[in-house]
Amino acid sequence: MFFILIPCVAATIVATSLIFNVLVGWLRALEKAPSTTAQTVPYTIPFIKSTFSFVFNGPDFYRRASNFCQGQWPVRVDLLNDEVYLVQGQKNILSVFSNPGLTVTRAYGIVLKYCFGMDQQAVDVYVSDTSGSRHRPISSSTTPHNSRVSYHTHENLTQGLLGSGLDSTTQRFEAALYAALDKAVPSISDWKFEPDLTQFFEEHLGTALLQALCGPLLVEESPNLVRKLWQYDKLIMALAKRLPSWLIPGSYQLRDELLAMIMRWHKLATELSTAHPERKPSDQSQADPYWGSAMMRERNKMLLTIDGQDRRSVASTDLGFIWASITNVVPSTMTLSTHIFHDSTLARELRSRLQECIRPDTDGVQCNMEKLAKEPLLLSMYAETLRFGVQIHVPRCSPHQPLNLADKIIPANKLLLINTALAHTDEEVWNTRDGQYPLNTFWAQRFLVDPADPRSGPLKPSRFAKQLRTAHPDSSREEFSVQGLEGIWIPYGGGQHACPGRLLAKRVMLLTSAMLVTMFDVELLAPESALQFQSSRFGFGVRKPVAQVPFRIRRRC
Ligand code: HEM
Repeated sequence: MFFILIPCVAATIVATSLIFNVLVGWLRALEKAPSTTAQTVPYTIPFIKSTFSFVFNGPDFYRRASNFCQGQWPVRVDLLNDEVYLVQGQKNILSVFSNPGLTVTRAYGIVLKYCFGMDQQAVDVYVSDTSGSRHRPISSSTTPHNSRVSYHTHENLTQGLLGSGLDSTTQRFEAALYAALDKAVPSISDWKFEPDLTQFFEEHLGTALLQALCGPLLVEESPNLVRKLWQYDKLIMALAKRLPSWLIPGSYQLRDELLAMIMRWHKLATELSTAHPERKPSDQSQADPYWGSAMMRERNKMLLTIDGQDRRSVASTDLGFIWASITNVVPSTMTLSTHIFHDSTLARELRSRLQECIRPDTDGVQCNMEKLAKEPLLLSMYAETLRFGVQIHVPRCSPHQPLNLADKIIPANKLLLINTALAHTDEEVWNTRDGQYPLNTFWAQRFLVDPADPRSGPLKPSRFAKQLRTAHPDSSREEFSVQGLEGIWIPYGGGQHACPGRLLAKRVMLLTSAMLVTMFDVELLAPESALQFQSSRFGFGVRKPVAQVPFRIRRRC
């Protein structure tokens, strides 16, 4: 018996060690050949997966995803019946922005449907446009020319907002803003009390910008539009979460009211343009009396000729455009102004620095945009406002081929999202001056580079200061720079699909702050706690003050 046992035990030991060795070999092989599948953010409820936490608690979900992957982006997020991929990190972001094969239409189709009420037939045209927005379609795409909604829309926006239409839109905006502020605070030297800074900006800045873009007819015909747009902005997250109309009837009703206003404007502007062809401006740079700009007039004509679109769907597209044009730049400008007026030393310093750029004259104020756009402190505050406040998911999709990113494969036709807030709070790259200015706080001088101070500048350790010292060895002046921040500071997204309103948005923010600080004294009357900013539109917009900020305002000139 004993003799039989010995060979059995020996055989078992040999077999076990063989199996063990094979297993170890496999595991080593697996380690050597890393998986090309992105890691999935863990979830606890099988059927629901990550849906609730991703949709309803974005900031926390992103924090968790970031802790989970430890910088190994992209990660996969499993949702009820689909998956999305989160992409972060400078290298990945730059790779996505420079990839000519990626589109935005799949994401925009979803947003147009759920947020802006577009019907399915029209949405299908967006979702199935896989051709991209360049003149030459993406190579595997078979989208017919007349269904290339992304390309046609992009051409129109580029011309109107980045090309020949930019200067005239800026001039119309400047005039409309001055008129609005002049009317809001007419009397010289008496303080005027205002209960809410947010409301003040929404009403005056919002209306001025809408008039500059769409002309006076829209607001004259629907004087409630701007107020309703801000109410709708508060409800848009519920629509984005796809809650049904029986649960949020007010949101659906408000959206229908806004769509009806836009359709009325389209109808009237079309009729008046036809009745008065002589009033049509001769070139892009002039205002159109009914459509506001050549861009809006041409856009309407163009969208109506795209397959599957009708008057109602074009109203949805314009509601989306109006919402995108107003609801990020207005709160951002308010945040910038809040930081200026919160610190009287800063307000005084800025006022004196801006004397060369903006000065009162008999017709209002004379502003030199070129000089304004070179003022380092104002520029630093502008850039910091967007770093601090913009919390947008920038979407892309590779419609035809799987996408290879950081050795992971993202399958074709899946949505990938880059979040600006995560990029803007990356402790690895941003300078906090050893924790003195944490990334969840506003530091007006973060984007200023002092050649004599290696601890200055937005990045750590300050590569800029070194470069500046080499380029200008005798300079002692602080300079503003976003050099080296590609894929790190991304408030406007990037690449071919970067926000077409970015130049106008910058001008709006600089001009409005310069005008306010030159024309007015402003005292914020809110406690420090009200000057906190919340993320109720995480993924869809910018941070806003948590509470009402009462203030008093007095004219200086
Ligand atoms: C602070 C202000 C603004 C911020 C932070 C902002 C941000 C963004 C971002 C992140 C995107 C997506 C970009 C991408 O996919 O790479 C976008 C798209 C867009 N933005 Fe802005 N934006 C601002 C102001 C404006 C203004 C003033 C306008 C219009 C005058 C505008 C019009 C648009 C439009 C039409 C799109 C969609 C473009 C397309 O069809 O591809 N935005 N914006």
